[in-house]
Amino acid sequence: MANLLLGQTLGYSSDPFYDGPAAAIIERRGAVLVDGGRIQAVGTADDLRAAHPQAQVHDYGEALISPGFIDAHIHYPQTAMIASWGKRLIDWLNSYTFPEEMRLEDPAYAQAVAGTCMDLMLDHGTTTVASYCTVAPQSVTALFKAAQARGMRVLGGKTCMDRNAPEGLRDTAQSAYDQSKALLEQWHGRDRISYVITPRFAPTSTPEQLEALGSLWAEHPTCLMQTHISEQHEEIAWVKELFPEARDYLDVYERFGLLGAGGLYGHAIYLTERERARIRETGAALVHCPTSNTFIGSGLFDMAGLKAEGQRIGLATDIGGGSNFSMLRTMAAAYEIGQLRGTALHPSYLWWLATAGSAQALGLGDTIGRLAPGYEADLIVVDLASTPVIAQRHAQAKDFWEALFPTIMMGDDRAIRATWVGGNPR
Ligand SMILES: Nc1nc2[nH]cnc2c(=O)[nH]1
Ligand SMILES: [Zn+2]
Repeated sequence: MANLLLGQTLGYSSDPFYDGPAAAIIERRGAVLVDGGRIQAVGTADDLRAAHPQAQVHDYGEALISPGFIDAHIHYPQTAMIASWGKRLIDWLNSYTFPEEMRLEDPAYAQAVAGTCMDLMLDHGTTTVASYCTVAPQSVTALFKAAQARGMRVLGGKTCMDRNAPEGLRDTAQSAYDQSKALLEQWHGRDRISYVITPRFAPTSTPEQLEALGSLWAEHPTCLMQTHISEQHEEIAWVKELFPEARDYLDVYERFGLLGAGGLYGHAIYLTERERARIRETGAALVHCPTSNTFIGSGLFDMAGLKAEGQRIGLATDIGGGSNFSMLRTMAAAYEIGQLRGTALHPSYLWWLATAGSAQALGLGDTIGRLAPGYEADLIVVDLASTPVIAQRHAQAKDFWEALFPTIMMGDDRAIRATWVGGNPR
């Protein structure tokens, strides 16, 4: 049966960074018709009610109906060690991250963490994630099963590491290739699942492993490839030591066939001009992880400059380096980093990044992240007056963006009134 969701609707016709805030389509009394897991129609409440009198009506009043948030970079295995104190990247990985990731060797624990993480994501209005798993193949199975049980679109892959990680968290060039390939063949394209080839980052892979994964990607070009780049100065110096022949960090990936349009490069704070030009030329995507970048002390991503030169950019929490599951908190952090770099990012840019922008970065720009007929019906209903402080600020708003911005700056899971996943209410 068709469902008709009524409320205020926010969608986009194009990228507001390029076409201005007017790229947003706002309907004060809007409607979204959902049937068969997809959006069938978007319009005004009056029009769609008249055209579809049989549909079951869900009237959300003044609340905002939006595509669900899309988190383009998380580490679901780090759910239980979020908010670990006092370290920078390399020490943080060794002290907190690797010991916790080791625990997911146990399939029952992996299944429990994956379930907890996916439930937390949905609580926060995030309907799709691109996640790293651990080196253990069973951690990938756990993620895909957890997403499948909840009807979620998900992307993920086995994290490959064959050096500079503890015994028990290392594979080899050959086993990384073999296990990734087996998982990919089993899961890629099944239900709403996409496999992502996942070398963790240059320091934890030998040249042989990077080469093996580059070959695997060439053999399976419909898969994305995700990794990290240029997050902290110490990390960049270490990459230079480990790969002295490479021109720069990006060149390490390029040499081994790990640069291309389906590449997702997390953090990307300290890119050189050459790297930026090469990423732009190849059509690869960058993923901004603002709460992680402040929490681990990494630095200030150049959103305005990178968008101005035409880069494709998604937004992400980077759980558990990131300090919150909420894409609202993540938008707020992106805004604050923009301010520290001298550019106030318009609320329309921030919302776009968390929905259509992340979808585009994940190569899913024609599937999820937009309110348009044919798109998968992953929707959220957002209360724009979810706490007393937000409500009193919202009451003063003179236009739509002023009404939305307090929720971006101060909202969290309390603002998520309803979540629809694949056309079904949660
Ligand atoms: N933030 C973050 N950066 C990384 N670089 C390599 N691995 C990681 C990780 O797990 N988190
Ligand atoms: Zn990460």
